Amino acid sequence: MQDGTLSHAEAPGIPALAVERVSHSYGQRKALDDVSFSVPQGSFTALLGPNGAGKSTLFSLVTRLFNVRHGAIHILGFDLNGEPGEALRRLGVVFQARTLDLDLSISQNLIYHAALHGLPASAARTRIGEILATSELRTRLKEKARNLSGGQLRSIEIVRAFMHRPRLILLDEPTVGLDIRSRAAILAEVRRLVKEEGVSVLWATHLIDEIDPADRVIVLHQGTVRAEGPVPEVVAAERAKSIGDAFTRLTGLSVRAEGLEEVRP
Ligand SMILES: Nc1ncnc2c1ncn2[C@@H]1O[C@H](COP(=O)(O)OP(=O)(O)OP(=O)(O)O)[C@@H](O)[C@H]1O
Repeated sequence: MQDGTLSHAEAPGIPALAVERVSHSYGQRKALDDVSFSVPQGSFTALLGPNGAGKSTLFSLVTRLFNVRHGAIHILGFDLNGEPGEALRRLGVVFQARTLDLDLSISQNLIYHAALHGLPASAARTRIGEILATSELRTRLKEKARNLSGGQLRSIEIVRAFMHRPRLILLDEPTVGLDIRSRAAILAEVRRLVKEEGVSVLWATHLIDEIDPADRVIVLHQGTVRAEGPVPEVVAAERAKSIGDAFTRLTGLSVRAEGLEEVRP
């Protein structure tokens, strides 16, 4: 809220994201089957699942690309179907596909996006300075986006998602296609922003090494939630040695450096 007080819906006990008994099918193919989980406020929650688990479908529902027809989704207590404006105002998204306009400058990309959320250009410039305070990218704002590397483009997309001070940010496999150094840099940047801004993050990934023991994790496989909770609790519940081991026990999939794979007989 403008005056800094919390509305009832944003009281600390209300989850940043609550997904309740959501199902979604493409024709005969069921992509999500009775999926429920929550993302507590201020948490970094990893949505872990192999290709085809249903992560992108879930993101399409939370961003209202698709209508929620079965079940309900609440963002900070606001029902996505009942109060979509209030819910989406509190949401920032980094999609899997690149979405910057390469022919615009970096600052134009950010300022135009902020304008869509009602932020004037001057306020947007201040906000960019805040988010990029310690990044070398702040010296390159006038350059065309096409001059940036893949990792830098992703960083700017993350800045863009934070511009309007959302309370929940969804990132759909944001490090796909990046080298190890860029991956680590992006992850560290998002973790810093979670800490500094108290924002909640749902980070979809198929890479076990992106998960920290202090995170929460949701294991999604074949459209169903197999486990949810703080990493140590999920590991202990499976009597596993690590989150990778727990994942294998929960899904029958093996874990490799490049991602998660079906165990071949
Ligand atoms: N437009 C579509 N039409 C038909 N089936 C689809 C469509 N999009 C996704 N699916 C199917 O729905 C299931 C879930 O796919 P989804 O893309 O949500 O998974 P994902 O976990 O995001 O995987 P990936 O990382 O590969 O995108 C898969 O079986 C997929 O083949």
